[in-house]
Amino acid sequence: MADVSCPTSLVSLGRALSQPSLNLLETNDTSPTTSQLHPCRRRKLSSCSSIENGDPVTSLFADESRVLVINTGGTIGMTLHDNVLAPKANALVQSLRKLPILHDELYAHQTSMYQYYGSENSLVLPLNKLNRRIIYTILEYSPLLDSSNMTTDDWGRIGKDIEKNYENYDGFVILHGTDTMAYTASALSFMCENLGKPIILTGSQVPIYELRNDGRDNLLGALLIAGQFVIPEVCLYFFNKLYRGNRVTKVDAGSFNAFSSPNLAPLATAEVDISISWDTVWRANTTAKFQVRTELNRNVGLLRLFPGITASTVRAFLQPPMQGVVLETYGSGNAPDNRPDLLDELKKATDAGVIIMNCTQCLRGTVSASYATGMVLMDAGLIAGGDMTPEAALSKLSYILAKKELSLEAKKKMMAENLRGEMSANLDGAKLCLSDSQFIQVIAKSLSISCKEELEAIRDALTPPLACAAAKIGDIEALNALKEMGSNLCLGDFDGRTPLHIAACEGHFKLVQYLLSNGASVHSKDRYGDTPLCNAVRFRHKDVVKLLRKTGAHFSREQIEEAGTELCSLAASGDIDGLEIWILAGADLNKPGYDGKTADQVAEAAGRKEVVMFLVQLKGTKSMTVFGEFNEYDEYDDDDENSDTIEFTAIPTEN
Ligand SMILES: NC(=O)C[C@H](N)C(=O)O
Repeated sequence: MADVSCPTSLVSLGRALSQPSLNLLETNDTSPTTSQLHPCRRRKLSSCSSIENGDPVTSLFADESRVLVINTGGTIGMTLHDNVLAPKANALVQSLRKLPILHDELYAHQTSMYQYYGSENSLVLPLNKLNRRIIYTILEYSPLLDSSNMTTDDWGRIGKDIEKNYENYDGFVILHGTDTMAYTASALSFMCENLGKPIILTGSQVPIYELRNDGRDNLLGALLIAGQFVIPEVCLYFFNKLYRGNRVTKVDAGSFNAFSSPNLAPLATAEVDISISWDTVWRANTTAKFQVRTELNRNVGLLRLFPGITASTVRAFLQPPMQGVVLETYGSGNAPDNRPDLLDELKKATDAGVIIMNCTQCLRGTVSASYATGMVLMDAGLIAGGDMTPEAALSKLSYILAKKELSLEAKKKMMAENLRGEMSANLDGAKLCLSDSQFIQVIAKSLSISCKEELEAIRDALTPPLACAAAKIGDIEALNALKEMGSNLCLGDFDGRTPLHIAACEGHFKLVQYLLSNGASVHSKDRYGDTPLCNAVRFRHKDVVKLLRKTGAHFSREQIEEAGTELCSLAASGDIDGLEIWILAGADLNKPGYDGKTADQVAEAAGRKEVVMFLVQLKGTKSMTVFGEFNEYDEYDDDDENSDTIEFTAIPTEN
């Protein structure tokens, strides 16, 4: 463990702080060439296609964000038919369009928004406190379902739609019935691997069409969070609270406060302000790209113990094709230890390869082996489910059992591990408490501060700029020290610039790797709308660009459109190096510049033969037109992430 009071860390941080800040560096630097200007800063309307093609465009302006709303059904969009509630198709968009808190028609008209987004199903929220516009597009499923009718196939459909639209939106909201929302949220949390953007499920207890309802608030809250915060989790938003999706359970059929997350505090609360508990937010900690696993195993089940349950009931339940069972036990994971008949059935099943998870029937608390009645279940081969909800344990089984590439042992091991924050970590390795940090304590003392909240406020104010300063000089040790103080290395400074932005600017490859493995998000935008990828391109750090792309970083559709002009300008000036890096970052060689000419046409007109040859050769590889996919040469040296070369075939240069 690094010592936060260690002079090395502080000296190096001090050194970094004494250097001109990055902000100054960016603005005072010798004026950037056209190729260094980020396309975000040059706003331009461009043509578009519609959501129906699965191909919507990104934001009109840099201060807009885009959210895809997938409407699967549920009470939120139901009306009465023959005195019972049922989903009403094709009604939600028209209805929302008439609600000023959920749609600003004036803005939509002034900006020709419908034309631009090419979808009648796009709506825009009024300007929010942070001066941000959230444009949301509704994708309505047919048929709309009461969530009691949903199956694993519906989860797969949602997953696929998110995957298909992932790069075109900043966040996703899923409108869903409340009855099985906790199951869907849990399942999606496992199916979405290496998630980097928010996916928020919400719905309501009373239809949005009724005078008094909870649908409007729930939808608005979910949109505001999905459109403004990079919370890379599958969440559930209900009654002013944002929960981790795999921690919730429906607890009340007749209250607006329908959900509870008994073993984990909310990720955010929407009171006077929306306050995010960043320390609680789960992060993928990976350099792997987002993907959705839609294969799920349906041979799983929930079995609740009750006094007097017969061995034959248990035997019948555990028969093939059953492969995974969540046994809901008493208290802290207990079952009768005076029932050898029952225990025998459980043991026979685990010996035959059925994975049985031990989860408690209690709403709150965890499974532990503190009683003899709990120990017998361990002996029978059950796996302790910790404080997982039965919903989470069941969908985790379904997800893991579908991984054909894994052995039974590997599957069991994964079931006991915390994959998506669904269970509380073992407290043995608990992180340092804030008050253990001498550095913060010294500052707190000089400011006569002692209470925990004030200490935390100091830590949160100080650590983002310190972390950015450490990132500037590539000091992983200092970042580690900050991390061990309990600091969140993903938070941005006063300009929303995160340590990852800084490391990308500086080209500190190892540091970028470290940050990505510690939860940094490739999708974070600073106040200018720049992502770490934009920064790495601007300062031409190829290896960093490649690593960020591998982790799922991408240009927005608008940036792709505008990159045409950038490529033309690079081609005109014979800047092959610049062209390489833009293409590596995802720019499309076939996109024309502002005058309709493509980069190769411009190079030809400017007599840049070497550029023409370079581009012709590149265009020869089919990969160049792919948007949101790896270019072919990204994959050439996938294992050699630190390599400084790109495997273009040698190109003769002539003058
Ligand atoms: N409040 C609701 O949404 C309940 C409804 N039966 C559903 O789950 O679809």
